[in-house]
Amino acid sequence: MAHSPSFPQLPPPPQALLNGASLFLDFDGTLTPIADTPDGVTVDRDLLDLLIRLRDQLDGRLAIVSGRSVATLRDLGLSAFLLAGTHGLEFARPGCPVEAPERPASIDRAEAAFHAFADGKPGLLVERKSISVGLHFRGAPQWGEEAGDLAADLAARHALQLQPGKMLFELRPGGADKGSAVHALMSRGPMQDGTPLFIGDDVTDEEGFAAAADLGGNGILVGTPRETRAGFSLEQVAAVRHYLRQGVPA
Ligand SMILES: O=P(O)(O)OC[C@H]1O[C@H](O[C@H]2O[C@H](CO)[C@@H](O)[C@H](O)[C@H]2O)[C@H](O)[C@@H](O)[C@@H]1O
Repeated sequence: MAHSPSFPQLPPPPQALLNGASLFLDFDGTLTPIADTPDGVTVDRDLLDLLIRLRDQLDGRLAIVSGRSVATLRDLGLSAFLLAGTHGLEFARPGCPVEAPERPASIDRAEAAFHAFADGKPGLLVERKSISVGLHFRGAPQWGEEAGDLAADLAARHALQLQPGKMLFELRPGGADKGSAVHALMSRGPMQDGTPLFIGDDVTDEEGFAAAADLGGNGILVGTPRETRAGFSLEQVAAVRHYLRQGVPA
């Protein structure tokens, strides 16, 4: 894998970090490889078994913290886990209803503007989510700059939070991020009994790394080196799964 010359490769995480951890796991790009489209991703049996064994090993101290909505995470087969969706705006415990704000009308207006922009531009994809909306340009990277300008303009006009992602611009209500999700989950329930360890790949995971560090824990950046609050790194999804697998008895 090519590394940016400007940022040093962080060391791999020691296995001991998992002992006593409250484990916060990003989903896309961390537990599953990036796919061409949002619905090109699945949770395979191996991954599900691994997460269940880890959760049990950690006495329930495992949460998935994603930009996806809780509903989508559940549809993907992750209902058995503590979930924080839409970049920290939604929460759900297994078997319980989702705690989330109302979908604001401004998101519908932004979604309509995204559709108007994407219309007639093959490869652009509008992802409707519970309380947010994404404009994906992985299938048409030539539109990335204009998509970003549009998203920034809509964010300013409708007082929404612009969340850049991987070949993606999302708009969502403000007031939360993955860092606030870590703080919220560390203040109640099983997660409060461990040391936070946040594993993620995307820029939206930086707030999660920062919150974990502020609470005396650690972060593991997945992928290419960059400026980060994480203290350790793993190169790719396969390395994450290998690392996690070492943390549970076979
Ligand atoms: O916080 P995450 O769990 O990492 O979710 C971030 C976004 O992930 C998804 O988009 C990304 O993954 C897609 C599938 O691999 C890929 O096609 C896309 O280019 C990526 O940006 C998801 O669709 C978003 O809703 C999440 O916010």
